[in-house]
Amino acid sequence: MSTGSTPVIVAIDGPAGSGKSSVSRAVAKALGFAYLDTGASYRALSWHLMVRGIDAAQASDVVAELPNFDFRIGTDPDDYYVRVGSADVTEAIREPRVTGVVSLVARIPEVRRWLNERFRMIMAGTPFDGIVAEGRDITTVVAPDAPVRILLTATEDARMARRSKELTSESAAAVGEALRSRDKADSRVVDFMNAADGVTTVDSTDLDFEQTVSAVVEVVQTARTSHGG
Ligand SMILES: Nc1ncnc2c1ncn2[C@@H]1O[C@H](COP(=O)(O)OP(=O)(O)O)[C@@H](O)[C@H]1O
Ligand SMILES: Nc1ccn([C@@H]2O[C@H](COP(=O)(O)OP(=O)(O)O)[C@@H](O)[C@H]2O)c(=O)n1
Repeated sequence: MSTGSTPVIVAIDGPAGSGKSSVSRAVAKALGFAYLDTGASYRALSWHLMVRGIDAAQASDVVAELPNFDFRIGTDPDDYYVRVGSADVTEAIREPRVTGVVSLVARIPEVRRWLNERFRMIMAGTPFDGIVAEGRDITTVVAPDAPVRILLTATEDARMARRSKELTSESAAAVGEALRSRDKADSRVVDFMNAADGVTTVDSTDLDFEQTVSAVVEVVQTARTSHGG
């Protein structure tokens, strides 16, 4: 837990299936840091809009609904949850019907600004010594001044194979196609395929899960040593 100084921010971006969520959570555990899954917030908003019967393609309707969107996200890596109002949506937000509309919600600039403000508040207020925040624009927009910024990548084949291994009601082909089209839509909004200046790339294509976690922890430790942190 915190020593009272400013929390260390570890910013991680990358495409779908690169390992951001699972690796970031394990890295947070290893470092004794908090973990912020920003994608879960975009997913929770998409879920909320579905329940309210609001069309995610109608940007002005989505923006008008933001004041009614009451979400909470667990940032303790040992106690992860996502809630909207009193509903626990941790599992529901992973359903294909939510995944299918999340890019529509994420392309709305007011939504991004509204969520980014909350992400920054969560990061600044964490009771942990640091926080690993992952998404698509953490290294470039949400926390461009973070002392550690990482782009986690893997080839499209590796990412599709990993996602296909997860238990899902969809076929491997459908999972692959959904992932490809979501990355295409998302990359029109922010560039998460190329490392911005000062961002370290970790390519996990030929690394197993544990090796990827170690590689990211090493980047964090090297950066903290060189920053005197
Ligand atoms: N280096 C790796 N090698 C093999 N599988 C991995 C690796 N990194 C992550 N995974 C697995 O790949 C899947 C996708 O990872 P996830 O963390 O959900 O990615 P993202 O958050 O980037 O979409 C998960 O099942 C995860 O356990
Ligand atoms: N910082 C972020 C995080 C997610 N997102 C959006 O939220 C969606 C879900 O993100 P996610 O991280 O849960 O997706 P996965 O890669 O884990 O499948 C993405 O497809 C983007 O549309 C975003 O626009 N910016």
